[in-house]
Parts: sequence; structure tokens; C-alpha cells
Amino acid sequence: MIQLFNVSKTYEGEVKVEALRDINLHIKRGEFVFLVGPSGAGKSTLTRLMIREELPSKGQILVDNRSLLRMKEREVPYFRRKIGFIFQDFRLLMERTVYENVAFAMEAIEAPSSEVRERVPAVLELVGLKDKLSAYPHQLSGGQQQRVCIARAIVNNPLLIIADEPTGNLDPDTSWEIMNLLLAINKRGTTIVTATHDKEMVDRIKRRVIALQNGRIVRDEERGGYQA
Ligand SMILES: Nc1ncnc2c1ncn2[C@@H]1O[C@H](COP(=O)(O)OP(=O)(O)OP(=O)(O)O)[C@@H](O)[C@H]1O
Repeated sequence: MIQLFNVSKTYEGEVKVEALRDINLHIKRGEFVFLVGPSGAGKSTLTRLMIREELPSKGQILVDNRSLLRMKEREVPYFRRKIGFIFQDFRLLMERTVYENVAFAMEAIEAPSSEVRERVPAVLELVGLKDKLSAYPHQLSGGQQQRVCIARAIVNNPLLIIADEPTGNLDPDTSWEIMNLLLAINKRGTTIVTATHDKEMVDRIKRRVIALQNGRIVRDEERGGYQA
């Protein structure tokens, strides 16, 4: 699903930062992967490269067998349709209702309106928000807002979900609910890659753990914990 070959990412500025150094990685279809490591280790940079928000300074990246370096700018929106994103800070449209936030993701790919009307309530029911269709994000708790993000991420049936600290702003119980939702989505075949600082979660779930430090992979375990 995702392959990285000798990938490096350097940010050129007043001070040069080597955010990723010589990363080789293969994530197979259907896997659930945690990216862990201290602040500044390169986790967010790695997720940004996977969704082609940025290009690597060196190396090659394939997602669903497509080279992200060879991809033309105009092809990027089509590529992104296959991917669902979930961020720590939700990034919802605050002036739109829950229903509209999720519908917007389907309208962006020009889904027929009959399909939107059918699928949006079904997905919102799946994430436990069927009573909140006409609420605005500011009327929801953090956990509920993150559920809207998950609904938005899965509504177009993506092959892959990339999440950057999806439970970063949530209390432990709510974090656990959100993670269970992601596990359930993974069970249905969606590949999930999530950066996290949540030690307890990683230790409890025991899935593949890729640990980064100073831009390098220092550990890659099939059923790993937060620390070695
Ligand atoms: N756009 C940018 N320009 C310059 N440097 C950057 C940029 N983005 C990230 N960096 C640097 O790259 C390194 C890796 O950052 P990154 O955000 O990927 O780490 P992280 O592991 O996600 O950290 P955190 O857990 O704090 O989110 C850091 O030294 C950071 O300062």
C-alpha cells in the first residue's frame, strides 16, 4: 500500500533541518500502524509525504503502486480521493452543520446527490452521531468533533486513512472510543497509519509500531509497544 525507498526530507531555511533520513518502509494493505517517537522525530513529516502534501528531498514513494514523485499536480486531487485524513485539530468547517461537513467531502468528488443523501446519515450513524446531523461543530464535545472528522474521512470509502495524533486533544475514555472506531474501520479492510504520543493506547492495542528518532526509523515491530 505504501512503500518508501531511501526517503529523506530536508527543510532548507536559516538552519537546515533533516526531518527524515534514509527511510525505507513497506506498509501492506489492511495494516494498522502506529508512528511513535519524541517531538520533532519526523512523524508529521512522514504523514505529509504519504499524502503528497510535500515531496521528499531524496528517494521514492509509492502509494497504491503509484509514484508520488512522478504524479502530476493535476492528478493529486484524484489521488487524495483514495485517502482519508484525520488531524488532531479536527479542521472542520465551523459554519457548516455536521451533516454538511460530511456531505462536503462527497460533493468535492462530485458524488451524485442521491448517494450523498443516503450515505452521509449512514456514516454518521456508524460513528454514533445520528442525533447530531444538524448541530454545528461548536455545539459538540471534542470527541464528537473527532467523530465527525472520522465520518468525513471514511465517507468516500478510502483505501487508506492517515491520522496525525487523532486523540491528541481528547480525554482517555474518549480517546479509547475514537481508537476503537479506527480499529473497527481497519477490520473492514482500510489501511490505517496513525502518528501518536499516546503510550497507553499503543501498549494496549499491540499493533505494528514504527518508532522514529531524529528522522530515522529506530524500531519496527509487528506487535510492538510504545517503548522498546
Ligand atoms: N515546514 C517546516 N519547515 C522547517 N522545518 C520543519 C518543517 N516541518 C517540520 N520541520 C522540522 O522537522 C523536524 C520533524 O518535525 P515533525 O513535525 O515531523 O516531528 P513530529 O515527530 O511530528 O513532532 P511532534 O510529535 O511534536 O508533532 C523538526 O525538527 C521540525 O522542526
